[in-house]
Amino acid sequence: MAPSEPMLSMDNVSVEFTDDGGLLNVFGDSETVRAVNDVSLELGEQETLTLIGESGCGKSTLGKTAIGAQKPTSGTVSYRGQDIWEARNDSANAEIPFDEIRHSLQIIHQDPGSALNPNQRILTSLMLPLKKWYPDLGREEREERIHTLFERVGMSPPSDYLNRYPHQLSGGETQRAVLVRALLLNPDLILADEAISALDVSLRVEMMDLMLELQDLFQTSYLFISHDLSNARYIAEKSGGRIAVMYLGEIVEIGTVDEIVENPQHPYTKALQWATANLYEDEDDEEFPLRKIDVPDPTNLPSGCSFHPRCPNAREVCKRQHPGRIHAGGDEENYARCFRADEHHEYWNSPEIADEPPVDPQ
Ligand SMILES: Nc1ncnc2c1ncn2[C@@H]1O[C@H](COP(=O)(O)OP(=O)(O)OP(=O)(O)O)[C@@H](O)[C@H]1O
Repeated sequence: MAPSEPMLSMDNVSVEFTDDGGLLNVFGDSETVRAVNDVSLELGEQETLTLIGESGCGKSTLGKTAIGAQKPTSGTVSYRGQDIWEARNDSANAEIPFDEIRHSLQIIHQDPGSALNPNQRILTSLMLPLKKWYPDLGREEREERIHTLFERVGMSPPSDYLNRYPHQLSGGETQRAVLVRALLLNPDLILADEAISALDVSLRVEMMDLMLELQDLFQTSYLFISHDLSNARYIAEKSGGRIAVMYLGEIVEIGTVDEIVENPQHPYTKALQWATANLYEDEDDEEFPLRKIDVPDPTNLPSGCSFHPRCPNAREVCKRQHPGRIHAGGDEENYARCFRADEHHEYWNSPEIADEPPVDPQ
């Protein structure tokens, strides 16, 4: 790996799904969803990035593509400079074998139980991956590693938990066991896909704290996926990480907590903030921040800026021009895809969209 090579990089990645309607589609029509649209992203060592956005915007697809579980339709995903799909297709000639990449990029799901075999005791489920990836470790050493980590995540005495079956653990305990399972492999990146959403509110902060504490110990990067801006803020604030806002497959804004929560540039980020009760401080400002409530059909994306049909600030230019990455100041890596972030853009002289007045959500 070159010294400046990021741990993970995605370059102009798009992912499309084509639905041909199956056997009942007598007309042979097919529809294509562009779940991820031209995303470029880098993740460094021990970095934390939280992806937020409403349901269906492409968070999970982007996350799975980042860890090599979903093939991009176009663009490349590289781990330490090695194209993941080249390694997968031709492991013999890859500088980093695909097995090593797979082992370095782990996932924790919203439903942690799905990662554990319901018919196996927790200990067996945790021993198997260790045996596979670290065949030189003896049984005792493997057990010792698992016990140490169980103590570390507060599941003590470990044998009490390790001898149980998954259904005998609570949701929070299962999520910890799955976190231990991922960490045992010493991954460079953990994709946490809505990993705390199913937990009771009281346990969420505890789980986020635990994951961030263990980040220092294991020097792991995290890609958190959440639909909740207040969780994203908590994680980004504690870790000093960034937040990326997704809308219809694109990252429309990315930045630090100060940029995304305190001073959002994109009207969609502002709408997410408005919808998050404890983040919206201007109580006198009742104005609904969307022109339309409904999300456009992802198989037929709007022209220009894909947010323009819902955007309260949209002008004519937004219908025809697609906004690039506009750096609103701060870190070079951070940007908003909105003309309003560029004070010299022709947007400011463009007429407002007259035909579709903003709607009242009532
Ligand atoms: N395997 C698939 N086949 C067809 N379409 C898919 C597939 N996976 C995802 N999609 C579509 O891609 C788009 C993005 O889905 P994705 O699950 O990535 O979004 P998301 O933001 O993670 O949503 P959620 O928060 O509800 O999980 C959606 O329109 C979804 O229906």
